[in-house]
Amino acid sequence: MESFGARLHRAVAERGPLCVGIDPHPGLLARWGLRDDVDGLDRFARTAVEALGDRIAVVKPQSAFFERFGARGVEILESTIRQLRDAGSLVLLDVKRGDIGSTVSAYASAYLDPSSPLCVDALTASPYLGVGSLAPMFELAAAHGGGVFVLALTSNPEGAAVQRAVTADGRTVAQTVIDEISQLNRGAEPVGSFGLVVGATIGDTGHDLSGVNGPLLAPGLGAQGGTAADLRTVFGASLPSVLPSYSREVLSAGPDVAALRAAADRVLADCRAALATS
Ligand SMILES: O=c1ccn([C@@H]2O[C@H](COP(=O)(O)O)[C@@H](O)[C@H]2O)c(=O)[nH]1
Repeated sequence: MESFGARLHRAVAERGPLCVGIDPHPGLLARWGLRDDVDGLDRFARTAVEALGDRIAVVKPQSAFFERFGARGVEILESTIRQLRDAGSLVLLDVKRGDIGSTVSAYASAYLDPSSPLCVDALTASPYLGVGSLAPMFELAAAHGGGVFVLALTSNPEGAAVQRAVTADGRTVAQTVIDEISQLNRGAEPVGSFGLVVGATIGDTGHDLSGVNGPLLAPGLGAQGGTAADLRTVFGASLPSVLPSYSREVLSAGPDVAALRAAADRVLADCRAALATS
């Protein structure tokens, strides 16, 4: 079975280094001329799949915008995941799960067991109950060729107070997360299946990402103010591992499918240029 790291490596080689989020914000539904209800959500998601699913390496549905419609929203999320996988994109579900280990097992079954209707290629996870508590996710991911992206240095300004706090051994909280994920990826080829989330907005924080040997998801581009040019400052020598991620910047070009594709092509060209200078 091919690992998530290998599948991601191939997808990026074929389609380019880009993740596009499906974030059906109420404001975007209105901008697309859709109602803020399940039918509007369904139309939005289907259009995004049509525009992106056959050309973008990784598509990242934001679970919260589906969950807010309850069971019918989750049904649309399931269908969106299926459609994206059929179209050939890797699906990274942005759901930021984390809990005590025994409950993390259930989250792992929900998102990484191939028999689950919500099974995706990878999900985002929160390490604030301890990276070790996420072990059941790492184990199930490894067993089924899935991936996990763990929050390290998030793009929002509030994250720094927690993530850059210094622990007893002198490392920041974020550096301990980075180091634990680096251990999990040690020796993996062509790249490990366990990624980190590091925002494009954070500037040069002095964290050492050199041993991660896994993908670095970089949200915060576009709507949050980060630019492709900022990636060099944030990631330095780790630029080749970066997977830039945009949601509103691309989605605001919709609902026209050609316009969505053009917006994705534009940000991909920016990212290729920024990453090529490494
Ligand atoms: O540090 C983080 C982690 C996750 N996100 C998520 O990414 C998208 C960003 O959307 P934009 O429209 O491109 O701002 C959104 O789903 C966040 O929940 C993040 O922004 N920062």
